[in-house]
Amino acid sequence: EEKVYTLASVRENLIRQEDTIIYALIERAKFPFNSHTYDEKYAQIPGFSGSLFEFVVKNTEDIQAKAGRYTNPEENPFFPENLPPSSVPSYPFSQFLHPGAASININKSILKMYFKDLLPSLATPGDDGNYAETAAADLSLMQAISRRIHYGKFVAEVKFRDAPQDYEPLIRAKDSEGLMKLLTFPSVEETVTKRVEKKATVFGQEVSLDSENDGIVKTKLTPTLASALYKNGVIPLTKDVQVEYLKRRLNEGI
Ligand SMILES: C=C(O[C@@H]1C=C(C(=O)O)C=C[C@H]1O)C(=O)O
Repeated sequence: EEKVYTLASVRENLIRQEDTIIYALIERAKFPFNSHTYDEKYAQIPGFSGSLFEFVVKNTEDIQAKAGRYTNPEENPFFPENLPPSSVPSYPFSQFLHPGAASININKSILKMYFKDLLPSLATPGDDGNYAETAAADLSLMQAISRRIHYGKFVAEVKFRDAPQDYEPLIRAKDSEGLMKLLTFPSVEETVTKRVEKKATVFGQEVSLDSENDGIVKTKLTPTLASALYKNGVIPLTKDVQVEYLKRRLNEGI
């Protein structure tokens, strides 16, 4: 069935994606930092040069590519180089986006943000040997963040269709700053950030049937960590995707 995209529906979708990101944050926070996961010298995997993390990510993306994951315009691989084509029947995903959308993949910036800003504050120091699970938890979290950020393509298309007369002159003038200003809604961003912090508090609570523990709230995730991720990482990168998308919006073909 043909999906209908409106500003309200894409915002609903982003709200549901918050849940996925917060659960994935909680799952990664379950493990300590586990630095061997990221250490090329530690791994020594026969026939593979790279860390255990890269091994898990590249091989998982390989199998998910064969299973059709990247035929969905909402999905973008972290290592698109040398991925195999889908081996499964194709699904008629909606052709809502301009074809230029396919050339936008900012996962390299997301990887940088993940290792520089997020992981050091999310994972407690330590090593419990669960490197394969740690890498899998990293990938689930990175994929959830990436999907949310690249969803900016859909947000931008909706905004463009709602007001082409406002966007077209800025696109023609290649005015990135003007586009950024036009697509920005500070009050929405503030609501998103606050809701994310609240969700992190609620989803991260220890649940106990022991009435003695009532009122003592232990949390699995520092709520401000989730809101800071949104404020400093997720929201700015979603807006970068929107600007990149709009800059291509009037191109013929791709
Ligand atoms: C995604 C949107 O565009 C911008 C980015 C936002 C975000 O990433 O949460 C929120 C508001 C806007 O400034 C939107 O308008 O909903």
